[in-house]
Amino acid sequence: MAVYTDITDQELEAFLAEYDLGAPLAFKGIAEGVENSNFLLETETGRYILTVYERRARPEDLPYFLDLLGWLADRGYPSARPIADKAGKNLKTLRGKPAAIVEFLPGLSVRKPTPAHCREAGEGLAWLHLSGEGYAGRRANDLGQPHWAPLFSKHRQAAEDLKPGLSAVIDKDLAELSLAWPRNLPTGTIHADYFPDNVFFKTDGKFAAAIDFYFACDDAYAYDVAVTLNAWCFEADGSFNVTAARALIAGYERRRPLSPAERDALPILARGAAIRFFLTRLADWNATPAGALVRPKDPLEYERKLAVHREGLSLFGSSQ
Ligand SMILES: Nc1ncnc2c1ncn2[C@@H]1O[C@H](COP(=O)(O)OP(=O)(O)O)[C@@H](O)[C@H]1O
Ligand SMILES: N[C@@H](CCOP(=O)(O)O)C(=O)O
Repeated sequence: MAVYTDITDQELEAFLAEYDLGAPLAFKGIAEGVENSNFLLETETGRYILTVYERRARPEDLPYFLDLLGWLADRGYPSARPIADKAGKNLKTLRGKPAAIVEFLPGLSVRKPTPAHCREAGEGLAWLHLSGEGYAGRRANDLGQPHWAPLFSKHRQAAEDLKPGLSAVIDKDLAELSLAWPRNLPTGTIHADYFPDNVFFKTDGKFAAAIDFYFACDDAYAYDVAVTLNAWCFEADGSFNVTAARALIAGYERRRPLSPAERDALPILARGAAIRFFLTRLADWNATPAGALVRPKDPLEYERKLAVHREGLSLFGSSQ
């Protein structure tokens, strides 16, 4: 579960006294998620999510994330608008840690996405990219391609412990990716963690909302598509579902057609995206003590995806 920080009733009441949200009616920790502590908060005025920022979120980045949520919501994108306190501040402190209240968004994520979900999710991603245009906040991708080799150098032994011989294979991946990495694709504000647990659907299966923008940054739009293909289009047996992938891309292109260069780059971007999540999972695997409340995500799931990408994805068939 992801509640690293407990909040007492007295602390909550004192915190809420700084807002115009009315008295609390219900407050409970949310088990899902791994990065931050999240609470479902119900007050006299409605439902909200209270987040206490932990772990990776750097305090200096939080205004970028919160302003982005507000920017997207102002443009009609279904993201959780931050709630300002009586003084107009949306970034606050609780238990000595940064904290914020955002709107509660209705909808449910899916554990096993179908191609129909992939289509909807793809369209939701393109909508996000278009809605982010003009956002003035800037944040370099601190988990982008230039950062992978330095990150891996700290966790080589963990890779060897997981699978003897793996560190040499990853070194080769990193070298090949560095040479082949596309550098001139259209860029903008991307989500960078658009996984099934961060996308909500309505009961009719239509896209409802996206949450968890705490890896958002400036990078290639097609890289965000590649992250999404990896997260949504692999089967439990490790095989890549090309039908789901084509549906995801078709959904994306309902709103934002990919250029030929973006399409051509998808296989190498997806290989890089697989390394990025392998590396952060590896780092977390190493850092999570046995018996911790949060179970780290399996790095080898992403190593298996990497192995698929080493063979090269054929996404569009021979006619395109
Ligand atoms: N705005 C929101 N509306 C409704 N539920 C939310 C919202 N934000 C977060 N949640 C719930 O909290 C869970 C964890 O949130 P998430 O941002 O993914 O956490 P973490 O950053 O720790 O991974 C989500 O799976 C979802 O159930
Ligand atoms: N999606 C990442 C981990 C980040 O978790 P989230 O719960 O914040 O989406 C992964 O799968 O490695």
